[in-house]
Amino acid sequence: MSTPLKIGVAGLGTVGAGVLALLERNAGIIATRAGRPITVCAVSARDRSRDRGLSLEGLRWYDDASQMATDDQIDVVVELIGGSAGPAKELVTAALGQGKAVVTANKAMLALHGTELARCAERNAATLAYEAAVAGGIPAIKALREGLAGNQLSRVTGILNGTCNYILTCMREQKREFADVLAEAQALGYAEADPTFDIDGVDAAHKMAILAALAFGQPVAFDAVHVEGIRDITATDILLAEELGYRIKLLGIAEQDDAGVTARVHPCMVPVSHPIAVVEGVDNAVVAEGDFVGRVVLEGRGAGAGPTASAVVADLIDIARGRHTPVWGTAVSELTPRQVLPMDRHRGAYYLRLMVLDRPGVIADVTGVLRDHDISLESMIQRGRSAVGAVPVVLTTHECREDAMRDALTRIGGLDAVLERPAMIRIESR
Ligand SMILES: NC(=O)c1ccc[n+]([C@@H]2O[C@H](COP(=O)([O-])OP(=O)(O)OC[C@H]3O[C@@H](n4cnc5c(N)ncnc54)[C@H](O)[C@@H]3O)[C@@H](O)[C@H]2O)c1
Ligand SMILES: N[C@@H](CCO)C(=O)O
Ligand code: NA
Repeated sequence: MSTPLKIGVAGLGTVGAGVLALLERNAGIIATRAGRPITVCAVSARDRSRDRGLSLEGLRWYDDASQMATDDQIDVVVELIGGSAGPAKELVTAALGQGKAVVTANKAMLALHGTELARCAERNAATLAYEAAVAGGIPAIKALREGLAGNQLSRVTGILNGTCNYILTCMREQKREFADVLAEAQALGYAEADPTFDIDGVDAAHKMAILAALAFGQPVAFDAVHVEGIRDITATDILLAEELGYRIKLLGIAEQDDAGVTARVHPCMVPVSHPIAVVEGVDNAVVAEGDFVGRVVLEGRGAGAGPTASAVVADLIDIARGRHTPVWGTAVSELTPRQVLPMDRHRGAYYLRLMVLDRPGVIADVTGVLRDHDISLESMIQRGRSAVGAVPVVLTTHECREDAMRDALTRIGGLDAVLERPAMIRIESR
């Protein structure tokens, strides 16, 4: 039997426990595919005595995870602690510094320090693998970095946060409240330690920064991603979207053209006929567009113990086989910073929902503001009458510029007859 690949696992929460369970259950096929067994030798977590339903017998325990980096018996450190800095980054930096391969699921760390960590990996001729960091079990990193490597990619789109997709799906299908569904997503192990990262779009933006770096050969630039989450999405908008033939999804979108690149994460109305509209529950999707391949659509489970462990183990098998690809697909010195186009220059169609007083002239005032900003209407729906005289009015527009739309919304929100801050959701039909 060949020499086993010996690993240390730091973090035994949802993902860490999933990795140990997968390695045990599928040990036979993994050894065959890896050409040698993959053996867990050491572990680290915050609480040694916690019952995780796993036997840790025979494994070395580290109270201080960073000490794994100097353990001669460990070939690969698997970092599943989380957090963009602190113990996770200390461990990864120390392990790479020792020339050890690292596998991580930590998108926050990669989005904020990915270029620095890649440099560290290169300097020490070490592998840094992170398939689990983006879109859970979907092999999105492998697809962009290896499978589509011959293409010039113009666009990568995705549903990149399982928690948000789960929440939006349950709100639509079961007419449930946001808060209830969030608690359920947390109980299922989908949410981040701080779930505001999920619902405010930050987690999806971390993943978008990673995908944009891989797709466009640029250094990871989290600060360049425009981020909005799903907090303001109401059951009314979800219902109205359905009537208009759309589903509301939190999308990540990165595009490049001659002028530069854009990367953004925000709720979108997507036509129900689009493949991404029917990606529901905890599923994620990644859609890449290349000059020779055309459009490639990948779909699968984006969070949870099983799918994430599947991605971690795929990276371990690559390492066991000696397959090595530069962290960002090219050497760090080949990454080229690109001009980032501001969101103000975005062009698209918009859905607007206004609560207005039901009296003559209101619609004329609203459409007058849109006319002044050169924004033309696609459709308008006014819904019933309420006892208090307020009615929802829904407008969809043709393509216009984001800065014009924002100015128009400020003016519309200031009209006497408009009772609440207008709701605005971008329509993505591509
Ligand atoms: N849960 C998912 O679906 C999912 C999917 C993809 C990626 N991720 C990422 O995987 C990582 C882990 O996520 P999780 O959901 O398993 O989190 P978790 O909170 O369930 O587990 C974290 C583990 O790290 C341990 N830990 C905390 N501080 C430590 C320290 N200083 N030293 C050693 N261990 C320490 C905790 O004891 C716990 O066992 C995060 O980076 C997360 O973003 C999670
Ligand atoms: N919290 C993340 C985990 C997977 O990265 C999600 O919900 O998608
Ligand atoms: Na993945």
